[in-house]
Amino acid sequence: MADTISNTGLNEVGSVLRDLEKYGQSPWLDFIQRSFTEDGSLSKLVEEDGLRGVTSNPAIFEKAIGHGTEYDPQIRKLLEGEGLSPGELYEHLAIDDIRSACAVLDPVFEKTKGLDGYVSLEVSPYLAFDAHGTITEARRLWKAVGRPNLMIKIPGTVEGTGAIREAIADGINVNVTLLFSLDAYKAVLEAYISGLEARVARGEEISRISSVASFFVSRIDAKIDAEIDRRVAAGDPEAEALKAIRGKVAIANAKMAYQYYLEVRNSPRWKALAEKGANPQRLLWASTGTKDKAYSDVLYVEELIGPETVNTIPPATFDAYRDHGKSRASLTENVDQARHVMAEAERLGLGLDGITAKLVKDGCAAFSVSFDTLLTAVATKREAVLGDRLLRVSADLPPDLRDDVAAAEKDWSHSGGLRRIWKKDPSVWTNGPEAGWLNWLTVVQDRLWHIEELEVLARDVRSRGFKDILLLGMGGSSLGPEVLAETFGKREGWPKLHVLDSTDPQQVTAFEKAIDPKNTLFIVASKSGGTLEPNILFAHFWQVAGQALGKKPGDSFIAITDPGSHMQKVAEENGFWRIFYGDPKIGGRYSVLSNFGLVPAAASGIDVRKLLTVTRLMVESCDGSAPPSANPGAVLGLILGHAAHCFNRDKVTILASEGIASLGAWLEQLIAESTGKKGLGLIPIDEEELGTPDVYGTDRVFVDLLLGDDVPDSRLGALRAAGAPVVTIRLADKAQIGQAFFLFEFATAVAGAVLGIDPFDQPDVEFSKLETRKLTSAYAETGSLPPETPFAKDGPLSFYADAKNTEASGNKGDAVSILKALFDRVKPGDYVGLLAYIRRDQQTRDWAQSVRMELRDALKVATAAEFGPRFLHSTGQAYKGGPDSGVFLQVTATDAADVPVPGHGFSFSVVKAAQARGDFEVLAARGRRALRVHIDGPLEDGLKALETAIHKALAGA
Ligand SMILES: O=C(CO)[C@@H](O)[C@H](O)[C@H](O)[C@H](O)COP(=O)(O)O
Ligand SMILES: O=C[C@H](O)COP(=O)(O)O
Repeated sequence: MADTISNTGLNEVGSVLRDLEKYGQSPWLDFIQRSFTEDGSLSKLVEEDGLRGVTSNPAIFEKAIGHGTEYDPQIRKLLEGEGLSPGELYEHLAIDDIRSACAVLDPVFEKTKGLDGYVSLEVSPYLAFDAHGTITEARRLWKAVGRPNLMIKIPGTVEGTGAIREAIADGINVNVTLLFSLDAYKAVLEAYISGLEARVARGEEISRISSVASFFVSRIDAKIDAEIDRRVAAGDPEAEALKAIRGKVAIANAKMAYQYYLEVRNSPRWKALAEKGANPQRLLWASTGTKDKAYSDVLYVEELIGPETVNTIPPATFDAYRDHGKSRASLTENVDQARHVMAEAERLGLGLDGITAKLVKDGCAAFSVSFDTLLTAVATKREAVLGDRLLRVSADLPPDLRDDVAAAEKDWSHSGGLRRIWKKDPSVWTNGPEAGWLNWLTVVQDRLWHIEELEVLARDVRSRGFKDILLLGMGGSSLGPEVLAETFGKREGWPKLHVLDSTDPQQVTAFEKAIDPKNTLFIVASKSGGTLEPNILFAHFWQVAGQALGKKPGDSFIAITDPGSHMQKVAEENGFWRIFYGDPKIGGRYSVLSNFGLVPAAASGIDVRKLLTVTRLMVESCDGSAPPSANPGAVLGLILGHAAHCFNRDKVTILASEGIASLGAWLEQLIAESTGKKGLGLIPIDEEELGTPDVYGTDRVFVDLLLGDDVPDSRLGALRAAGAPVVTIRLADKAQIGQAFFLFEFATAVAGAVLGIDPFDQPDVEFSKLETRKLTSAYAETGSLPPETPFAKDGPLSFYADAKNTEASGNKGDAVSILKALFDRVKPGDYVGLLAYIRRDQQTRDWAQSVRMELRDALKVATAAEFGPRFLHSTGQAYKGGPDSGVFLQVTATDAADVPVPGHGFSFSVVKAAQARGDFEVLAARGRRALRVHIDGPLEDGLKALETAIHKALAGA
């Protein structure tokens, strides 16, 4: 069957199609395409064949837009502007096509005084079973197209029927589609009439409202005939009777619908409306292309001709009818025979009710598939046009994972999972409180709407001449700003952004020394406002700044916090320069694109408008209208989720180009804190150097973050060859860091759904915070932390653990054997976490890195090198709440110098000790394999002794 209409006979005068009009039937065309409208072909049909309307559906648009290059110039043009999601892009193209066709049909509309001349646009097929969604979309599209000769197509499902009534009552022209059964048609006609009555009751005009009920024909025969053929082939005793109605049921069914139409048309109820100017809802025959080649190719036109009806004819059938169609008043012919055919179908048990019900379901599903295909094509074209303006995600997966992800994409497509995420439907996850944590989805646009606030701040900060900015915060309130500070570096003419997220007194002092408090802007960032660290860091630096300035330093302080928090109160009471608010519907680790990331970014001279505008492209790429396989966030999330859930590849190993390396620490928090709970989760492994395949188990997924033209580490090739999944994410430039933020946020939400957990809570982080509070409060009351005794001591190293872990250590009293016993407990697929509560600087980071690499190479398991207390607000969640595959060596040390916390009865050193002990207690309570080693004396000596002991333990392990 031709996809486009041929020119055959177009020049003939007096086209046969014009005969239909004589019998009261309007021929419409079941087809739309830009070139067809633009090159005059459509108007030719109007002029020469008496064409009186056009219908479109998702399958028709899929054919028009989804293939070829016809729409590419407009796609390119549209994307030059602010950017659009695949769904918005499709809608622009479709609406333009519909409007152009409306213009071609305008003269018909005028001439027939609104009887004909309509062009139909269908609501999204995804909404077929969603009454509220359908009416909302119908109203939106009606307004967006803004043409009186538009008809909005709404499926005649139970849910659609409710929406039809409302749409009619609103004054929207409706084409009811996907009607197969008489009962559904009756319900739809009732909806039309009662919609009109509602308008009359409100004293509103009804004479300009037009509606058709699209009764699908040939699909019924296709189904019934197949059943007849099956039964005849199986030797059914009623074979002859079955054969007698083959190819007749669809037409008989349509004739019955028409009889019902006539009945209602003559009812007093209708006449009352007609007197007020109501137009009857005409029956429109759809699906009128012949499917069975054994039948006439114009069967479903010739046999259904009657007054006040429409036939929307597909192109090939249109051509065929022009060529050899014969018109007669067939619709009211042999009505009794039609009734007999229907009775026979019933008697023979052909189950018409079941078949029509299935046809509705299948029809909706088929349109959804077409729409998915169309949106995938649009998304792919969009990506190609945007090119380097978007970061790229590509994946090299082993066949089993690849197949599994492909199947998951299909499942998500069927279940509409991505659209449900955007609709904030918590059933995507656990049906828990997730809906209250999803404003990160829309925060980019929201912040762009309020961009002036940030730009004013930037100008003010610059004009005040600050040299430094010191941000005090933890986890979600510090890691995002840290990535921005490290990625973009100090901007010429702007203050340098420092991020302090430690309670280590040496580190606090080091930061204090790095700034000039007289010329520093302090940003205290805490969503909850109650987190211990930012509060005590504030207390300290408030004093430092006050002493330096010789006055209350409120003017040098900014707070970023959620409205109504304790921190807001502190800021107000102390006369802070500015207070910026977070969105309480965004959790800390999802807050980087809210004020928590943007305020420090703007203050340090990062062009936040540009950052957000670039990021918005990724938000649109991950939109619910982008089907799973064409949605980068979904693809990434499904890979990570399925790798962990179905293949035990739960160690997300992050590799990154130097220019964006700091992203890893932010990712750690996002991934671990979101997914690591209920014994499940993904374990991020950051900054571990790449090795040869023999140092890895089968528990890894590698995520390679590349910047610009950076080439991937050549060792990845060998890992790929060994079957390891590798996902590559290439940022064209640093300005795309925001795209990476959003991409991973979305992917993590999807991975969380795959795991079946709530990705937005952090129960174990909260628990650790509580444990720490208990200890610091006890200290404030008693002047000391509860006493504790090491179970072994060896030189500068003392070992602590709970009873179970002490027993497992063998306790031979020496460091090497204790450590060896710990490492002996490591199994394939586990990971080892080094949790160091010491100052974090280059020297200690190098130490931790060297130790973790030795552990990785010796034990052949994933390793993490973390610093406390910062990881408590990050990976700490997964270490405690995630899978029981972690083996932890906590390192604490007696601080060489301490710093008191003003106004509190404790010091930073005490807080850090309490945090380490609280952390260990929770690990132990969760039954984790763990050991704490405490260093006395100079830190460097202790670290060296520990490294040597670890080395020896591994040599003997
Ligand atoms: O519903 C209308 C018109 O209202 C049509 O566009 C309708 O969708 C089409 O006729 C059918 O989808 C075509 O059906 P088929 O030939 O694929 O069975
Ligand atoms: O990730 C969040 C940290 O636990 C800090 O929380 P906060 O922003 O409420 O102080």
